[in-house]
Amino acid sequence: MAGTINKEVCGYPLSIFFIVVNEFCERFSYYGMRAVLVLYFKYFLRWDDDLATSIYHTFVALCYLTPILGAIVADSWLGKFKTIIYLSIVYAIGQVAMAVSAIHDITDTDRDGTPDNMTFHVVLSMVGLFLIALGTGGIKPCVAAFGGDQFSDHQDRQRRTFFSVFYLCINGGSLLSTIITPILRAQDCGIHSQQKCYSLAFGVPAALMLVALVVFIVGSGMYYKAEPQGNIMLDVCKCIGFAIKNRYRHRSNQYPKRQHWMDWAEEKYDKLLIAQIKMVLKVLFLYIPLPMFWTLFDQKGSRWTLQATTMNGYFGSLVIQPDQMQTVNPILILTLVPIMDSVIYPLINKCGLNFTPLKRMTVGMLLAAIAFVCAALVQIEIDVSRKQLLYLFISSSHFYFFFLNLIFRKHCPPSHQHPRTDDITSKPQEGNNAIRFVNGMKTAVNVSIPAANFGLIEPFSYSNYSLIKNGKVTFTLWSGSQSCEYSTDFGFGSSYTFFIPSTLVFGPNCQESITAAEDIKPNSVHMALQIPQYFFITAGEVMFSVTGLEFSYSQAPSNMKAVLQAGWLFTVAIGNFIVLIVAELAKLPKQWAEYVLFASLLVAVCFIFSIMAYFYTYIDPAEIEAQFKKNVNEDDEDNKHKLQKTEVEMNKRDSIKCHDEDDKDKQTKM
Ligand SMILES: C[C@H](N)C(=O)N[C@@H](CCCCN)C(=O)O
Repeated sequence: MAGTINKEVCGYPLSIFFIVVNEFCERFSYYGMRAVLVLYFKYFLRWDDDLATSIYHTFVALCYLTPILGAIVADSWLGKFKTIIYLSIVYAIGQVAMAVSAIHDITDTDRDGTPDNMTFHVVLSMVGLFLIALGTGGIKPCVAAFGGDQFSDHQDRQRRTFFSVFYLCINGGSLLSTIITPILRAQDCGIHSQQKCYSLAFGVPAALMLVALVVFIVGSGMYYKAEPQGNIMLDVCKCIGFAIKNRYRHRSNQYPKRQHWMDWAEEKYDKLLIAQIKMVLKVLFLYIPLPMFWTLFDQKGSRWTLQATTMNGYFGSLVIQPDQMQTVNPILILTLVPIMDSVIYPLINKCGLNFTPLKRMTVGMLLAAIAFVCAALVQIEIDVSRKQLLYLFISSSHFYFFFLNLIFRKHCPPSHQHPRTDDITSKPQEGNNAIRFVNGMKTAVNVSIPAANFGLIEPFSYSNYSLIKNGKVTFTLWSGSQSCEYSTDFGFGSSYTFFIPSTLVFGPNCQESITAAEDIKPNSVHMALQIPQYFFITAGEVMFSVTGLEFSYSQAPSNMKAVLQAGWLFTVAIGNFIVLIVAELAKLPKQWAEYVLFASLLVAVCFIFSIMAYFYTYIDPAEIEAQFKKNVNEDDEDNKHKLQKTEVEMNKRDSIKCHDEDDKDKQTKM
């Protein structure tokens, strides 16, 4: 490091405190927004599962394509500090746009609770997501590297600790936000009518992004800011381009072959640069199968969250929202990383097994495939339970209509004797419960709860369905000046019809008098069944992602660490595009079959990767670079030596020439 750090605390530069807090807030912002995104698409913008999943993965892919852009801007133009500031502003604007796009009141002119101009909400949210992708991806390769820059060369240990704390902050931010934003989303809010509060769920991440920006700016005076050193990525591309062109120009057999195709750049480029590019290309070649891991990994936020909406989220007295299940990932990361590092890996070493980084990554891929087999099994369980529910529904509704007809024939005038046919036949969305009342009394009854009013129900009539959340609900029934209360508990995704009997006596409560028919049973498959799939995918992440990051860093030449980081992040982008392609091409009618397809693809890719890994030889870039520098120095020494020798010889020859000429002169004079 060229500059000096002004303030240090316990041997650490004070400036990294601001960087670590910035990362925590930024990851809170990113993961918080991402946690509720797929549900926002489905329930606010009213997209179907496939479109919601496709746009979600396009967005994630974009977030991992933009790091290349951020690295180029930082290295060749603005420097890391300014790049982080400018792109964080873009990022915060994007988050604010998302929050505004989720305010249904803006276009809800008829005040029925649903937006009337969906185009406005779609366009604004897409602009917001584009700005977020530009911001989060752009700053991604800069923040960690900027943190690393704050340490001096002799602070290797501190720098390593910084990276560990940095990773913990990523997962701490992710953990908190995936707990908090789903709670905010599940609230009802609105000016004219109450709706799920997506605006607050996006608004809090927007506020956290502003906090991240302010914290980063506050630390401004303390940072070491390295000047942009020219765009190494551009140099790499130019050198590769020249090698290819030169090879093509000399394609005829008359030219002798060279050891490596990159050696064709020797005419124009430094041998050290060529050697460094060879190292990078070797690792990039190994990256080719890696996107498949991310294809599976990033479906936690889409397919798995949608799967959770069809499950039962009661954990004792605690109710878990479907999007909150994603918190299992950071919780497991925070526990598994230390366990792996201090117990599992040392134990494997003790057993005499050489568990190399590439072997770890292979095992990580297999674990992700197992996670998807678990997801498929859970899906089969859900499908089977739904079939049983449908059967129960059909048989119970036969019985129920028979019963209704009996009541109506007995009490109703002929004009009222038509049971309604618009009964709910599929599970209500978002884990809500669809509730309606049948009034068997001869007088009209009004039924209400704080969140909904079923209105005045005429004698021998049905109310409309109202969607209500899980938990205990108390209904108040009114008839004239008399009232009574009826309470019951609801799970997730059920439908009930409540019968108000002709014999109802109003009093403090009418608990015993009202009967309930369960038209659609609540979700029966418990969300806890998703824990094994989360466990396997996270164990896979620790083995694959954490090891892969370290591998990319250790195998990269000193001046191309950022290039390989960008390459590593690029595999995430490709992985997310593969979700779109496979889901679009396969179009499997059953979700469990899609999970099995993804698991099989990963196993196949894992097999190819293990063969490639077998032939990979680990290198020490620093040693190779030192060797090159030594050779150059030796060449310089040789050249110097040769030059001196030539000079001496030339001087000798000159002096001989001079002597000869002197002799000649002497002879002529004589
Ligand atoms: C929260 C998650 N466990 C994590 O650590 N994420 C990292 C790496 C992401 C790699 C591609 N999805 C992060 O930097 O957010």
